[in-house]
Amino acid sequence: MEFEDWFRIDAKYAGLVLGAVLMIYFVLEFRARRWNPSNLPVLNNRKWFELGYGKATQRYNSDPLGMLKSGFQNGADAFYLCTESHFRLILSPKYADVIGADERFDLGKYIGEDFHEGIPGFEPIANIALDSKVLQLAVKTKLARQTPKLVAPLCEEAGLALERHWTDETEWHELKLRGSSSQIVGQIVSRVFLGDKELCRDSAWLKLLDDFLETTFIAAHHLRRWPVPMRLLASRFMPSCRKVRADLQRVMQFLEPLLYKEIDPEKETTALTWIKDAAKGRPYDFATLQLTLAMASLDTSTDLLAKTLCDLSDHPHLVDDIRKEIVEIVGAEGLTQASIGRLYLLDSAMKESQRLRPLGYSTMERMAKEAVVLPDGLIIPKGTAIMVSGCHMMDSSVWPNGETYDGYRFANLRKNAKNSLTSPYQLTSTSSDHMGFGHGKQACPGRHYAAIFNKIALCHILLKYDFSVTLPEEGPIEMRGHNILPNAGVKISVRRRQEEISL
Ligand code: HEM
Repeated sequence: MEFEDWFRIDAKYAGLVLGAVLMIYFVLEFRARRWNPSNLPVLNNRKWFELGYGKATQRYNSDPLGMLKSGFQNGADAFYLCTESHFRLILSPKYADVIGADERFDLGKYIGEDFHEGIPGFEPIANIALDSKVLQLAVKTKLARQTPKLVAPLCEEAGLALERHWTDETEWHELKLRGSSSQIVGQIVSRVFLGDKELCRDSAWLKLLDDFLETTFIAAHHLRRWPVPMRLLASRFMPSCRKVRADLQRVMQFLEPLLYKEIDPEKETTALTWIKDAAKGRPYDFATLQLTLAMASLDTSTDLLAKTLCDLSDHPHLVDDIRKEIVEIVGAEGLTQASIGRLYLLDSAMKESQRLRPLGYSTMERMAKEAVVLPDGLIIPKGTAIMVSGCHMMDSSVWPNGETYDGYRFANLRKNAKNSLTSPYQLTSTSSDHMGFGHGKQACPGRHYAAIFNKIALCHILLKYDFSVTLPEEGPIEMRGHNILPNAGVKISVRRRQEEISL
């Protein structure tokens, strides 16, 4: 072949190759513009030699806080980040109010996607994604109205749970803080939701409930490693997903009889009644909805209780002051919703623990149900999963000396507020500066109830026990993705003390 022929062939192939490269470029550019129309930075993308996103997920899981913080360096307010749940649009807290007020961003749809809606075994969590919002309605309207009536059963059950798990032993004895808090909370939560005194004290039920929640979170975490189209198939074989399905069946066996139990609505109230009322004739699956309630309440409340105790243990002077507050207020008025509402210092200590160690480094998870253009022009395409960063809650950018625990912080701020009952410094208030219960229209609807039952448990603990927490080498927390969990290795030593007033 002559030299010119080589050149001609090369030119022909070069043309083809160039055409193909241009086509690929335009296809990629089109796709990128579709999901990233505002041309935002993309962090922790997979590297060119990485197949899939496994390594990117590992990098995220090893330092979620560092990654979130690095995204906001150089003044960015929004960026895409590959997290353990693939790409999420991370927004700065400056967007918290606007996102919170806009129902085109839906929490249920986000949770549905993140917790594998449609895959057998995950029905209890996926219930949050139901279009009827039956669960949210039941909590917001029915449970909220019943709360004053629930104080007495909650108080009785908290006393019994502590007697059983922490005992009346006056010598110091050691327990695992997270495990033991979860048992206590599980018993209290079950008493009110199930309305069944026997079942809520049944060790087999409490263990199963705890196991089921843990297995669900672990299985969901494992399943996220698979591409979405393969998850249904993978879930059939993965041991953790099989365990979720098996545990769910056992849970159903416990719950089934409650469906047929006669109750007197004048005397008793249970989740079944609230769900029935909220459903207004629409079909619902009581047993899995009951579990959804337990899931929304149990880990979150265990988390708050354990983290509050951990911080209180380091501040004995604060413990003395809260005890005095309880003795003075509850001693005079008895334990009621109103007197609990006046325990400002206890409220403040809990809010401060939640500020420094909330459920996760990001919050306000939402799925865009349609394309939205925010007031500053940021375009959020339909189907985008977003999260608002909560890192600013824990540092001094918002709260003076914000890295340090100050249990008196919110009580002092509340004293200076015009109206202490509507002040943003209460545990249950949400704002873009403190999103421990999320923020906006879809902020946790169970937070008022959660605050009451956690305070009831803490009143019992503070009056009846001396306690001291021992931390493992790794410190008070452990991470699961971007979720901040109380470290399972934290120990608490307790001994019974003589309470000043009886509850
Ligand atoms: C200390 C305990 C609790 C904490 C820290 C907590 C925290 C949260 C957070 C951060 C959210 C997301 C809010 C947002 O993104 O704006 C949420 C949602 C939710 N929580 Fe809670 N929660 C707690 C207890 C409870 C309890 C006791 C219930 C039920 C009785 C409950 C029911 C729900 C429900 C149904 C949602 C979904 C709301 C929706 O889809 O609109 N939570 N919670």
